[in-house]
Amino acid sequence: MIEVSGLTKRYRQVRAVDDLTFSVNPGVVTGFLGPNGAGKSTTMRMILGLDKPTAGTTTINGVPYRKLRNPLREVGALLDAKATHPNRSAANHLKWIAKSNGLPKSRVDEVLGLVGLSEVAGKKTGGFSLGMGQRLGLATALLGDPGVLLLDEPVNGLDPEGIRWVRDFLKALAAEGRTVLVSSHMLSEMALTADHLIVIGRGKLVSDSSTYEFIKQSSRTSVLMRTEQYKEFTAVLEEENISYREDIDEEKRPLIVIDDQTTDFVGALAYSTGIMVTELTERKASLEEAFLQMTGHAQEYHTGDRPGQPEITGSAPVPNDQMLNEEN
Ligand SMILES: Nc1ncnc2c1ncn2[C@@H]1O[C@H](COP(=O)(O)OP(=O)(O)OP(=O)(O)O)[C@@H](O)[C@H]1O
Repeated sequence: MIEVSGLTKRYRQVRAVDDLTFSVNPGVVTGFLGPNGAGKSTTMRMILGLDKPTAGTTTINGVPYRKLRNPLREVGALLDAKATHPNRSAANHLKWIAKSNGLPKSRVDEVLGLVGLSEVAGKKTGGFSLGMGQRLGLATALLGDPGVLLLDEPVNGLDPEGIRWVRDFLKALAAEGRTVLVSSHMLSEMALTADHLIVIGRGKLVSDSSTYEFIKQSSRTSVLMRTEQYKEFTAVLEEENISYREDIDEEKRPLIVIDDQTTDFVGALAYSTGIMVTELTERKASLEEAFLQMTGHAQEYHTGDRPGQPEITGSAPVPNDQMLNEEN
């Protein structure tokens, strides 16, 4: 089990992590989700004792990382899969880590088998593809057969087959009763992998719930309506205190968009007020849209702020204020 309490990390003006409190339980895959720059890596580094918190505490099985007697036997981590010596073979890389941590050499072949790298065990890691590098990173994390795993974006850059392999692998590890915390900036990926989601934006907790609950709460349904009696119907909506937005369709015809209502309701309202409806459609926000809505206020970067980082756009209004633990 991982416990994080009041965790804060400040870098000069930036509050990279801001008063985070959450627990990660064994037996399920827990997704650690947030846009780029949200503070996921910094949080993981603090859990692993690699960065010192400005405030707050983190423990693994009740003990701060630095006080664990056999850290590799308790916690496995994948932070940067490229952190290998390019001229060293996969097996030698693992043997070196096993030896320096007092782990049995026999475990090297076991973990290479677990991640499907037995056949390339003697090959230099410098020639490994991204997917092979990620597998080796997982093998390294599993060397001490730990009960707790922390993996930072393990599917980043992988092809669909590699992503599926990592997903199934993580689920199997959790099913063995391990605590698995895996970070990602993509809700669509986490929705398929994680049972539970801890969502952060700008260092703050946005949501801590089951994946099912998060998706249910954040998915927004809108009704799109077209009518020749546009002015009359918007007057009805205003009279009934129902908020709406104006939009246009592909043919540039005016549309009325009503959030969080059903077509049944809008259709009945139009009928009861004598409005002729020419189109009535329900639109569900995609998972990614929903996620961006929830963390939209919390996004850190725009194009140009940090070279090489993809832009996260979409700062639509936050649907559920209670879920966004933010000041702005
Ligand atoms: N060593 C550092 N010095 C100064 N600022 C830092 C440092 N490390 C992280 N930050 C800042 O802390 C914030 C959180 O960064 P972090 O890397 O933890 O986010 P992340 O969610 O892991 O994002 P990504 O997916 O892009 O890695 C960012 O504003 C980042 O610029």
